[in-house]
Amino acid sequence: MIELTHLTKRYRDVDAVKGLNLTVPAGEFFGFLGPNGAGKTTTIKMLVGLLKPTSGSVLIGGHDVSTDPLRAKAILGYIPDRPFIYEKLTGREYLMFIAELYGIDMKTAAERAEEYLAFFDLMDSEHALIEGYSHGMKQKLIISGALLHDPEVLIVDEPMVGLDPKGARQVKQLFTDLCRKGAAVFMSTHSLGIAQAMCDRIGIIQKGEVIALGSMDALRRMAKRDQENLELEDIFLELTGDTNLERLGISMEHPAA
Ligand SMILES: Nc1ncnc2c1ncn2[C@@H]1O[C@H](COP(=O)(O)OP(=O)(O)OP(=O)(O)O)[C@@H](O)[C@H]1O
Repeated sequence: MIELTHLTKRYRDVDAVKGLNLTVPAGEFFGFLGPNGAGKTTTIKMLVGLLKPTSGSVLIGGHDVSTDPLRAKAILGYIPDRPFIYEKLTGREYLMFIAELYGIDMKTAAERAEEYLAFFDLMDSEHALIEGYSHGMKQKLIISGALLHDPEVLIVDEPMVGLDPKGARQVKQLFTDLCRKGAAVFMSTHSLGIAQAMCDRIGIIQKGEVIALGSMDALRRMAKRDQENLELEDIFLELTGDTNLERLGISMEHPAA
């Protein structure tokens, strides 16, 4: 469903991503972790077609993001870490606008917009301009917009930032439901607790290269410490060879219950 082949990005004198090979099948929840500057956002921007790879390719549902971008993007949902949103629209207008871009018929669009606005408790503000929304409210709207067309592939960069515990729980539920319906979810996060709780497989990237890939059990074996209770935090430290989580920009906060 998502297929990266020898994916490489070089910025002038920085090799940000070095020959990444990775496949995320339909129905898998994949977690992408790594220290600050490891190459996560660069990878994600290439996945969604915002950045041209120096070499290598990205296939989304079999469609090459570089050569067949419209087909690839039609089945893709993307939630960026620093979202852009049209502040002069109302919440409902924004969702209807996004629905139109994806070619969803207006009746279905109105029903889905209503479902998401109600799910996220945004009905009281649906006719207010987005510029008056809080950060968390904007985040919920962006997530709703990314899910409106029922994407087959969801790419998410740090989704829980700015959400309160209830919002974070709702978002986790939406992502998990989408995955159960058969979508491939690719999520970058600094929260090891969230990755451990939600992801079927985890990839750890460091200096542009994947240094570990697999289920929690597989990662425990790679860290050569296959105690059942070994947490992702221990594995991450063992594999990245660093001992200071703060320096790595990693949080072990546990996902909101
Ligand atoms: N536009 C750019 N021009 C030059 N170098 C860049 C650019 N964007 C990123 N880089 C470099 O590429 C490398 C990977 O950066 P990237 O933002 O992909 O890392 P990241 O894993 O997302 O980091 P973080 O967790 O801090 O967000 C870093 O060395 C960064 O300095």
